Amino acid sequence: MLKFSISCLSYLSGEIDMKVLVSDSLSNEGLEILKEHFDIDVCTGLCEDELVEKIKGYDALVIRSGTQVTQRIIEAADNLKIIGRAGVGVDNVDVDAATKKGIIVANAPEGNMISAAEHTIAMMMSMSRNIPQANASLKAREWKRNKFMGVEVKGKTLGVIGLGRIGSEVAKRAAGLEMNLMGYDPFISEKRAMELGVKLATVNEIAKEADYITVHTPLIKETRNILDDEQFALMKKGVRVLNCARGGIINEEALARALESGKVGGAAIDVFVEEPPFSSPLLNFDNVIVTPHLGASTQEAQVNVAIDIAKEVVSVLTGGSAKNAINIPSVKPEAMAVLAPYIRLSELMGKIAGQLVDSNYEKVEIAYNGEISGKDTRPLTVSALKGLLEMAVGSGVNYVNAPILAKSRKIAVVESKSESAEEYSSTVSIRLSSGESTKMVAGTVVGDEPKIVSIDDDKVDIFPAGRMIFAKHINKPNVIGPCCMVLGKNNINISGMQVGRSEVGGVTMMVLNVDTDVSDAILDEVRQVPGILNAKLVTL
Ligand SMILES: NC(=O)c1ccc[n+]([C@@H]2O[C@H](COP(=O)([O-])OP(=O)(O)OC[C@H]3O[C@@H](n4cnc5c(N)ncnc54)[C@H](O)[C@@H]3O)[C@@H](O)[C@H]2O)c1
Ligand SMILES: O=C(O)[C@H](O)COP(=O)(O)O
Repeated sequence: MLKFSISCLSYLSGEIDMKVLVSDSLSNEGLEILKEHFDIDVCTGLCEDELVEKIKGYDALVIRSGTQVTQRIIEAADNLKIIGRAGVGVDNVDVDAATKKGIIVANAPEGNMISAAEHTIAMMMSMSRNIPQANASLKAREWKRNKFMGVEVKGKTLGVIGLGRIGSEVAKRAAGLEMNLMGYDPFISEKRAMELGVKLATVNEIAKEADYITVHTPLIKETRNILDDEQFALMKKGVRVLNCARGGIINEEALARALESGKVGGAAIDVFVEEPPFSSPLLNFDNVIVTPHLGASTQEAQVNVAIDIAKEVVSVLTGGSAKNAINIPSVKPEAMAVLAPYIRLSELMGKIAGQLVDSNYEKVEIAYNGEISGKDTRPLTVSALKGLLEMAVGSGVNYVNAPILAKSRKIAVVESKSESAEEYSSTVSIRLSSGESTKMVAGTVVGDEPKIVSIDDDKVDIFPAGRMIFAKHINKPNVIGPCCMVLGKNNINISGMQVGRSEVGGVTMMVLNVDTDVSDAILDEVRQVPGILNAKLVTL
């Protein structure tokens, strides 16, 4: 692997005692934002071993596509909270390893999409008119006008694989060049395709019909080698292909074979399986034009992504949320006002359920009823799991790794939604179960405050906070008094009390807010009071 020269600069102007490592070049506009808050080290060209050493102690790592953030680097990070990618692709980050460690991976997906789309169009036009080759020839003092005969793009068919942010912008621009458009993207609707003037088709149909094919997907299992020998065999002779997305989406060896055979008439490639691609077979063909991963290399794009990612890092390190996290459900600011109290409620309910449950549980059912069921409840589910698992695993659980921890503990998580609600406009309930045994906690939001409204079958009315004793008891005289006496005698102040509703002689729940910790021995004394069926301390 090529080793770049290392360059390091430090800025110690941070007002918050946190450190950010920037390991690829980042525009000054982004650095300025980071410098206002944190100590910054900009250190580019580090190899894996050097980063494994360097990463210790940093709260954030900011990268572009140059840094490979491997499992080893993530494991060596002892304080890292966020990996911020100033750009789109995160295929250079071991996202699974980061998720397991509870590290947010966030990108800046919008700032460079126009530049990447414009680069694709520039590459298509350059390839069609042999501009790079003609430029090199004339500078070599040759005048060969016939050698560089080109083709028009007007009326030709462009196949766009991946119609997300960049693919759509490419399609819009190609429509302006009066090209016919075909596209494949399993996640876009017929309506959206129609808006873009794109005829939806399969990859193989595109291979058969298109004169130009451009790929704009992420590099994932499903898209690796999406254009391979099979697709090249179907293509028209002379087809031109482009990759300004990620190396590996088009199989480079298969493309080289198709160029060799004459099936492919030209290729325009900005990204490679290995970068720099000095041993790529593609560099040997005159009809392949290449750029060194320049899609996002414009002044505008670099300023945009640097500012976006710097703001994201500031938000996360100062206790806010990540707008573009890859490994945690993100909430749009406008939705946050409604969701925030429910996120708090879900986490508190998870903590309460996790402390009230008697045995290990195999299943967590989270039900959303009423108005809240119409919202994006993913952050609520994650919060409930975080609260729940903190009780079992400790403080290593966070919003990023809670779902993965539940999965690794073989806990099934089932969500359900219903628009119908009874007493409250919205309720959230968490039911933990293992075989026949279950524990259920339900809550709502009143004003902006989380409130617990039932525990199992008992209706309660609790604003959860601090330390609370949940005592199931028989509703009869001489139970509550002696219970309070036990706490008083042990110098434990009761700051609040709430007793559930039931007929005399029935079983109900009493919740006592207490100001200090309650030892197991004191709780045992409470449990000895005749009429008390069980008592548990919940600490929030
Ligand atoms: N060359 C550069 O410098 C440069 C700059 C920016 C982005 N990129 C790359 O461009 C690519 C696209 O970026 P974007 O911002 O448009 O991403 P995006 O997420 O907005 O769009 C990707 C699209 O691919 C689609 N997709 C997913 N799986 C697919 C499949 N199996 N088949 C077909 N389509 C599939 C998605 O539905 C989505 O619409 C990424 O690989 C990104 O890293 C490169
Ligand atoms: O995915 C991206 O955003 C592009 O590939 C840009 O990569 P770069 O930040 O290294 O230019």
